[in-house]
Order: sequence, then structure tokens, then C-alpha cells
Amino acid sequence: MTWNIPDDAFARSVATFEGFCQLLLFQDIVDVSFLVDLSALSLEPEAIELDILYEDDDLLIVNKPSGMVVHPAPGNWTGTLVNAVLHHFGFSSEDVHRLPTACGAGPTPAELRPGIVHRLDVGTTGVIAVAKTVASFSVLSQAFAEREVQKTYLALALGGRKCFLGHPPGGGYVVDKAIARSKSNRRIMGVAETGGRPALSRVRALAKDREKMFVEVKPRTGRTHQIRVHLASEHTPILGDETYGWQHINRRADVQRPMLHAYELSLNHPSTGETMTFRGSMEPFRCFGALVSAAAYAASGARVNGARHSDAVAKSTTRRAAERAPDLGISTEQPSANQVVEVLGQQDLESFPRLQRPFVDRTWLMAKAGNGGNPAPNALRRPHLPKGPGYGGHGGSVILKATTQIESFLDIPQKVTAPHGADGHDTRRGRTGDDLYLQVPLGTIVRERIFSGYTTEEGRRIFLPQFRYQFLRHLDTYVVAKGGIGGIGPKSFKKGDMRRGTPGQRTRLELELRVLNDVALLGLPNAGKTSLLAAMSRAHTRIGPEEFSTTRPHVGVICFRDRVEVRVCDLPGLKHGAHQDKLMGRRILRHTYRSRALAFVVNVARGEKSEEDVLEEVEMLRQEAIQFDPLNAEKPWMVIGTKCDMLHRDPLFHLDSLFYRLRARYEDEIPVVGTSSRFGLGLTRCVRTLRQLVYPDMLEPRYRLGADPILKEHPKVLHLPYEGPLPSLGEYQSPTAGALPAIVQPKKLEP
Ligand SMILES: Nc1nc2c(ncn2[C@@H]2O[C@H](COP(=O)(O)OP(=O)(O)OP(=O)(O)O)[C@@H](O)[C@H]2O)c(=O)[nH]1
Ligand SMILES: [Mg+2]
Repeated sequence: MTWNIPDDAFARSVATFEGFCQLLLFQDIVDVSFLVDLSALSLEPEAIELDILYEDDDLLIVNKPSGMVVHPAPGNWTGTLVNAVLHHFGFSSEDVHRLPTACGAGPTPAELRPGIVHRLDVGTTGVIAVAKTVASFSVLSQAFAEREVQKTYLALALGGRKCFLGHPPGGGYVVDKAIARSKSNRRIMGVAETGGRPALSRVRALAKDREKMFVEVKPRTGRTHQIRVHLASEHTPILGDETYGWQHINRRADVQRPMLHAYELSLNHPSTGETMTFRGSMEPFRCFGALVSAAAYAASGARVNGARHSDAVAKSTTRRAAERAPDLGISTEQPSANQVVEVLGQQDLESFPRLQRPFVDRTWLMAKAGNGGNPAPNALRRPHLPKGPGYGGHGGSVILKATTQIESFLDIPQKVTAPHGADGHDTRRGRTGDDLYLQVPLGTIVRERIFSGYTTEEGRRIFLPQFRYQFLRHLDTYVVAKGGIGGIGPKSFKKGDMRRGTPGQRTRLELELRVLNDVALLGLPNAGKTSLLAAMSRAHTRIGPEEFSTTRPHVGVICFRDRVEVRVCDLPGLKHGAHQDKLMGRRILRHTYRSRALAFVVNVARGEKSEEDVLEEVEMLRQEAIQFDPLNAEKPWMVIGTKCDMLHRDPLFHLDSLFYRLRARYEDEIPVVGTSSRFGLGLTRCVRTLRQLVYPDMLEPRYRLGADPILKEHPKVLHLPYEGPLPSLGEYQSPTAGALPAIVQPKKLEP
């Protein structure tokens, strides 16, 4: 136990316990152990009704109500789950020792925690296991310690992190933040910046209303207050959580406890070894039925238009839940709460539009630098006026600066003008115009549009782009228009002579973005590229049954244990003729320019239809990529077969035949990996193969590299730039045109 002694009294404070006396100095820490007299604190069986979910000779599974403490502890010695369990077993206070207890020391004496193998907070409801025999106690304690027990919690969180949405069952957004006790308030926990105990939770949203989200959390570790702290750290605190939550909303909602419910516990039976799953009731969530009742309506086939759920997301969830309910045999008028969760939990991969901000990857820009200011005219010069002449200030330059903070040219204006230098005044120099920095995303290519000397029949001038610079590093800068020089006053020259400020440069630019990535996913529309990316990384966007649900590139980063990162780029679907810009194919393929490897994604679940041959599809995709840019022929490549879970459509047969046919055709072993994004199958192998394509010489270490606790900077990412030949600029030529124009040697303007 630790408490703070007021600062002003620190020098005088004396700790006196049981005859021990010590003068305390500033920042001294005193460890105090209270000797609890167990005989005085004997455990008494109490007649408290329990909601028993399961019981046999080894195990008791209870649905704990809210407000019940699990075992006696300082501040709460009676009315606990332990007291109720003792009564349920028919023990008297003398029989208490017949229940197994832990041996090690803990915050409370082990004798007060008989049979308790894990804990729930006071306000948390749901499934809790109690061991009845010494053997089952040790087996269960070990299973909890070794994380073999699967725990599923349901929580009603505030705020709606969209990254929780759209994950398949078993998956979720991983919150991996170490937890430690707060230094200022020892009763609360917090995310530890350094040190702390590792904690990991997997969160996925089951439904979303305007300001609330119904989330499923699967904690892998079991730290104190883990779920509450993790959700709060992701700006989705649990509704009703007084410690970590948003008080103003809690007051409005009039909820007295954190809306956290231990819904499911899956463990191996301590004697038989059989895997058993226990589910608590959903009653705790009945009281604020907004989300649950929406799903309930949906499950019963009712329309939700009249209900409060104007949110497109909630509507779409309920609509799809309604479609799925009959398949699951749920068609009752009033489905039970468990059925509701079952329907929501079966949420398939379809997700909602997000990150569908308009994306601009090519734009024209007119940059005008500031003019130099003019010198002060007729400045009076006398020997007794020694100050310099009133020169004009310099004009500001227009400078492009690369940043990781923006991802497209959406906010780049069509025309930018840097401020002019001010005119000289009296004997002072005019003010120099500030440089204008325009931020561009990483991967931008800058070309200058130069007048060709020709005009079109309508009289419009024809400009030709010439390569100038490309941005590959964060905070890299490039001056595109240099500011004018300020005018020089009469003193520098002969009497009466003076030079005016020069005009700033004016440039017409073309900016093109080719996103930075290591591997590009290429495939037909609906091949499952986005689902695959969402399953492999945290990137998440629209996944849907329609074609072209993805309309722009998305990059997901896969981080390996040794901090190697592989950036995978999900592109919109390609079709035959893409290299001739059919269905915007060239605009899609341009993002393969920076990839170091290509992954062709094909849906291998296609039955016996020979007219849609898998090998032909792979070859078509590769040919399109090569015809667009011959450099793509030199990149290593692999094939990813998706939707392998649809067994009735022979995916494994197609995968197998694909591997041997590719080997026969290319006389080389092209990696072919089968995956199912829906069930998370084959992803590890897929990720490893991707890494091997990109970094063939860097084997993945078996163990995670320890994080350096004092590392303040972002670790140096081992992302090496592509060091191949310079861009082939042919894509602005007609694809049918002949030789490409010679590339003018890039020249960087000096500021
Ligand atoms: N059964 C099953 N269905 C999948 C799997 N992966 C994706 N799907 C479904 O396939 C459809 C298309 O998935 P997307 O990930 O949007 O495919 P895409 O290639 O990104 O499609 P576009 O962006 O439109 O080109 C969706 O309806 C998914 O639910 C899988 O592994 N198994
Ligand atoms: Mg997609």
C-alpha cells in the first residue's frame, strides 16, 4: 500500500508502527504490510442466490451479477461470490479449507480466495469459473496463466473507432499496449509508455449506433482493468465507466456501472480435457436496447426504418443481419438475446464505406514565386547619413515539401503565389517575402510542363511534361519557383543608376503520385484483395460483393518481429485491356511503379468452369502489368488464391493445378498460397512469402526483438527505396505510339 505524505510535512513525518520509529525524508517509500488475522476474518457462507450455468464434480460456472465482489478484500469482507459459493456447496465456516486455494502471496491472502482462478471487476457481469477440487484448481490456474482459456467480453463503448468495424469472426483490431499502475493514483491502471506488463486485446465491433458501439473484446492477457484501459486508450471508453470513461455522457445515460459483460468462456475441462464453452445471459444489455434491439428487430425480419437508426452503418448491419437470420434458423418474432449476438457475431466480411475520401493522384499546379521589391527611389545620401540604401526585399520562393501526413493531392490548390518582397523604404531594406511551403505526399513525382511551341487547332498551347524530381523521404524539399531578387539602391552604382527587383519565377507543374509500397495486390474485381489486406494488416476499407468496391489505392503495413515492415498496396480491380487504360487500368497500374514485388490475387473458388481458367487469369494480369511497364517483368511475383473456404467450389483443386502448371510454364517455382480471409487461413504463410519476395536475404527471427524502453524516436524502419532504373515516362504517350522521348537529365534548382 502506498500513500502520499504532504510535501510541507515531509521533513517532520515519522512513521510509527508497532514500536518501530523512523524519520521520513522526501520521496522515501515505506512498505507497510498489514497482518490480517484470518481467524477474525473467517469466511462465512452466506445465502446469496447464484445463477449457475454449469456444475460438475470439478467445476462450477456462475453468471456473476453486477455489484458482486469476487472474493473478500479490504473494504469488502462479506456478500462476495466466495461467500455465496460456500453456501451453495453447503459448507460451514469450518469446512472452508476443503476448497482449494493458491499457494503464492497475492494482494489478499490466498485463504480468502478459495476456488477462484480468475477475477471480474465489481461492475462487470458474466461468466466466471470456480474450481472445486485441488486438481482442477491447479489445472485451471495453469490454463489461465498460459492463456489457453478463451475469454470473450461484450461491451458497450462510446465513440466509434471505425477501425473496429468490419472484422471477420475471430479477427479484430489488435490493441497491444502495456499496462501499469498509475503513478499519481495507485488505484487506477493506465497504458505504460515504458515498462509495464504486456497486454493484448482484440476488438471488433458488432454493431454501431451514432455515439455507441457494441464491441466484442477478446483479451489474450488478463491484466487488471485491461479491457477498460485498452478501450479508453483507443478513445472508445466503456459506457458507465466512472474511472476511465466519459463522465458527462455517463451521467446523461444514467448507467451506474461499466457496461462490460464476460459473455463467453471457453476452456478445456480439467479432468476430461474436453473443450467446453459457456455463455452468460445477455440480460445486462437488455436495458439499453438501442443496438441490441436493432439487431433483434432485424433478426425477426422487422423493418427498422421507423426506429431511431438513421445511421447508415446501423441500417446496413441490421439489413444484413436480417438476411442472415433465417439461415441460422432464427426467425422467431422475439429472438433471444443470445440469438441476437449470434447473428451479429456471424457478421461477414462486408464492411461499410470508409476512407473513401476522394483521392487525387495527378494534378496540375501553377506556382508563382514572389517578385523582388524595388529600392527606395530618390533616397537622400549624405556622408552624415551612414545607413545603407533602401534596397528592395527578396521575393518568397515556392517550395514543395514531402510529408507522411497527407496522402493525396486533394488539398493542393491549382495556383499558388508566394509573397512579394517589399519595396525599400528610406534607408531600410524592404521586407523579404516568406517562402511558401506546399506539402505533398511521399512518392510524388514533379514534372514541369514546358511549352512545346505548338498549338492545337482551337489555339490551345501544347505543353510537354519533363521530369524534375521525386520525393521519397519525409521532409524532403524541392524549390519549384525561385523568388525574385530585391532591387539594389543607387549607392552600388553610378549616381542616378539603380536596379529594380527581378520578377519571381513562374512554373507550370504536373504532380503525380505513385504510392510507396513494397508489394502490389493485382487482381480482377471481387477477387478478395481488400479482404486479404484487411486480414493481414490494420488497413481497412470497403469490402463488398459488388465490383469496384475499392476505388483508390490503400496501403497496409505488416510489421514483423524484427521491425521489418512490408507495405502492401490494395488496388482497384483490373480487367483485360488495362494497359490501354480500359476501366482506368493505367491509372491503377501506375501505383505498381514503386512496388518491389507483385502479388496476383485470384479467386480460386470457381467450380468446374473451364472458361474461367485460373492460370489464364494470372497470365492476363501479369501481361497487363508488363505491357504497362516492362520493368514489372523483372519483379518477383507470387499468386495468392483466395476464398479457399468455399470447399464446394473446388478451390484446393484449382490451387494445386495452378502450382504445377505455373512450374511447367515458367520452369521455376512461383509461390502459390491459398488463403481464406474470412476464416484467417493461410495468412501467416502468405505474409511470410510476401516478406521473402521483398527481402529474400533477411530471414525472419524466431523471437521478438525487445523494445528499447528509452527509445524516443521512431525506430529506423528498414524500408529500402527501390533502386531500379528511373521511371519509364511512357504512360503519357499513346500506348500505340513508338519510341519514347529521351529523358532530359533532371536538374534541381538551387534556392
Ligand atoms: N467466402 C469467402 N468470401 C470472401 C473471402 N474474401 C472475400 N470474400 C468476399 O468476396 C467479396 C469481395 O471481396 P473484396 O475484398 O471487396 O474484393 P476486392 O477484390 O477488393 O473487390 P474490388 O475492390 O471490388 O475489386 C466480398 O463479398 C467478400 O465478402 C474469403 O476468404 N472467403
Ligand atoms: Mg477491394
